[in-house]
Amino acid sequence: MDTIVELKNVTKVIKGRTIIDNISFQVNKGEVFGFLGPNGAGKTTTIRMIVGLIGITSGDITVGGSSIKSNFEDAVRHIGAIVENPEMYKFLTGYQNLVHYARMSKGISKEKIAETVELVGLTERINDKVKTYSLGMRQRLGLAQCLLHDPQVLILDEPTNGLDPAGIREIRDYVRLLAREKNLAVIVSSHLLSEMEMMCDRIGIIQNGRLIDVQLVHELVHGESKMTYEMEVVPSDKALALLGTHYPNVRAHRSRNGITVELPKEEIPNLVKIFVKEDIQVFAIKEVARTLEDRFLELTTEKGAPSRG
Ligand SMILES: Nc1ncnc2c1ncn2[C@@H]1O[C@H](COP(=O)(O)OP(=O)(O)OP(=O)(O)O)[C@@H](O)[C@H]1O
Repeated sequence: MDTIVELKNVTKVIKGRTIIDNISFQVNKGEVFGFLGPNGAGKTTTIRMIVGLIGITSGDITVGGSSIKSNFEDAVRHIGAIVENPEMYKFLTGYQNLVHYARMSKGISKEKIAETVELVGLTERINDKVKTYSLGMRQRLGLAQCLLHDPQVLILDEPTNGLDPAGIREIRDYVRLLAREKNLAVIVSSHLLSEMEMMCDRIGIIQNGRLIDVQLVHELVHGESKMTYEMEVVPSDKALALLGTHYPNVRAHRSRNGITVELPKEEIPNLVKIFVKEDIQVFAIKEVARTLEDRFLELTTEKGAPSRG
């Protein structure tokens, strides 16, 4: 795996309060890494440290092997970021905005601008004034702007905020395309679970300034090899008690028609045998699809740090 961004024991204290508490993770080339957490969890603060907008209290962040602390210029050279709303001149065209931006960072050719515009799908509208653009198009122009200097890492803080479903889908598709075709590492933050599930390869969950889990989206949704089953059984309280005896570490609760239990699939026949032997009637067993939201709620209630208020 080709690591491009690495956070090592990063802590941020602001006015005596620990906002970010000893966070470590890595992001690889070609992957979309989602930074997921509720409002106030510390996503923006972490991103601001990665792009060098604020300092790190302790720990370090490297980008392309260069420390943001001791080798700032080398580190940020690799980064393209939209942290606050991208600066745009509304009365200029998209193209004029890009030319203006290109002048500030040397060595960007007209060909490079055209190629980037094409990449974000704005070729047809690039000569229109930005004030006529939809929010989604402005976001894509912002993307083009931060891609002009060929970064290896793209960082987008809540990129779909305020977009309608079509705009969200557009940004999602472009983010995936950039990771796949340009081998970019993309870090996106969001508090929207469903969006992260569709956009990312891996997700880090942050709560109260602590990173409580980093997992592949697939694993996060399915959680190891366990599945959730709804079992229509009578009587359900006896079934639940038996489960507790035979599988003390298994998560189970009573549901509308019986019980809901989280077990590896291969344990189901054994469980049915136990139930039948104890005169419990088994009417149906149904596999329940788990969403990232289910998993997120489990994780944040299992391991979450108490709120610091
Ligand atoms: N400069 C600052 N001074 C004091 N507190 C701060 C400062 N910056 C951030 N915080 C606090 O740190 C915590 C994390 O904020 P941050 O903006 O990083 O969260 P977030 O996960 O990005 O949330 P949101 O989704 O609302 O943007 C919040 O409680 C916030 O009030």
